[in-house]
Amino acid sequence: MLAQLKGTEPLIRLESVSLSYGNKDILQNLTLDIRPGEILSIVGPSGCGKTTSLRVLAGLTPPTSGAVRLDGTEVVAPRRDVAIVFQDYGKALLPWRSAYGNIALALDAMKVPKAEHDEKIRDLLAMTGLSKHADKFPSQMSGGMQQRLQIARALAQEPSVLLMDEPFGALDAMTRQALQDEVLALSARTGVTVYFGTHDLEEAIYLSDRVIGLLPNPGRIGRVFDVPLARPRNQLRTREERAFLDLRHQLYDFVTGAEQ
Ligand SMILES: Nc1ncnc2c1ncn2[C@@H]1O[C@H](COP(=O)(O)OP(=O)(O)OP(=O)(O)O)[C@@H](O)[C@H]1O
Repeated sequence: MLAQLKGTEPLIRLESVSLSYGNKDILQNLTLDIRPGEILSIVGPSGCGKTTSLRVLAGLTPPTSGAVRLDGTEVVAPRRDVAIVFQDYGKALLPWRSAYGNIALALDAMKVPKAEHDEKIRDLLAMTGLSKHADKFPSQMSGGMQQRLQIARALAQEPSVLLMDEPFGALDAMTRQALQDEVLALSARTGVTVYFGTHDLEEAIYLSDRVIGLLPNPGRIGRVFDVPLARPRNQLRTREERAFLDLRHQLYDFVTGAEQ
C-alpha cells in the first residue's frame, strides 16, 4: 500500500523496502514518505516488524530490496543526523559516567570542541528537565530520568530524525505522559522528525500526525491513519476529544483484526 504525501517534499522515503531473514519475509514492500517535522507512529501486533523497520531506517539493517532515502540520499549505514532512543535505557547509558558525562561522550563523538561542551550540556539537561541531576549516575536516577537522559544524549547529535523504539514502555503512566509531552515540546522547538514505535495506541494518537498500522507475517503497511487533532495537545482535553476516541476505536479494531 502506498502512503505518499502530496505537496510537501518528503524528508524520508521508504521505497518498496522488503527484508527477509533466511527464507522468512519480515518486511514486505514498505513504501512511505515522511515529511520534515512530522511525528509518525508505527503500531501493530507484536512481532509485526516495528523494531525491524526502525533498524532499516537507521541504516543498522540493510533491506533485502528497496531503499530508504533521507533528504534524497540512500541510507546505507548509521548517520549522525539520525538518533535512536531505545526502550532499554539501562543498556543504552554508560553506568560509570554521570548524566553530564554521558552527554559529553555524545558531543565527543560529534567532535564538538571541548570549549563548547559545558554550554551545550547545560542546555540539553535543561531541555530534558535534568538540570538538577547533572552529577548523578544512571543508577541514582529513576527510569523516567534515565530515559530523559537517553533523549538528551540523542539530541546532542542535533538529529534531523529521532527514531524511538517503544521508548516509554517500561515507565509508569504518569512518567510516560510527562515524557510524551517532552517529545511534543522538542518537536515544536527543534522541528525534529520523529518515527515512534509503540504498542500503546493512545500514545500513538496523542503524539502523532499520522499513525501507520502494520500487518504481520510479513510486516506490511495495512492502513495509514491521519490524526486530525490540533496542536498543542493536552493530556486531558485531547484525549477526551471525539476524534481521539474515534481513532482509538479504529486503531483497536485494526490491531485486533491484524492479530487474527
Ligand atoms: N535477527 C533476526 N533474525 C531472524 N528473525 C528476526 C530477527 N530480528 C527480528 N526477527 C523476526 O522479525 C519479526 C519482526 O520482529 P520485530 O522485533 O521487528 O517486531 P516488533 O513489531 O518490533 O515486535 P514487538 O512489538 O514484539 O517489539 C519477528 O518475527 C522476529 O522474530
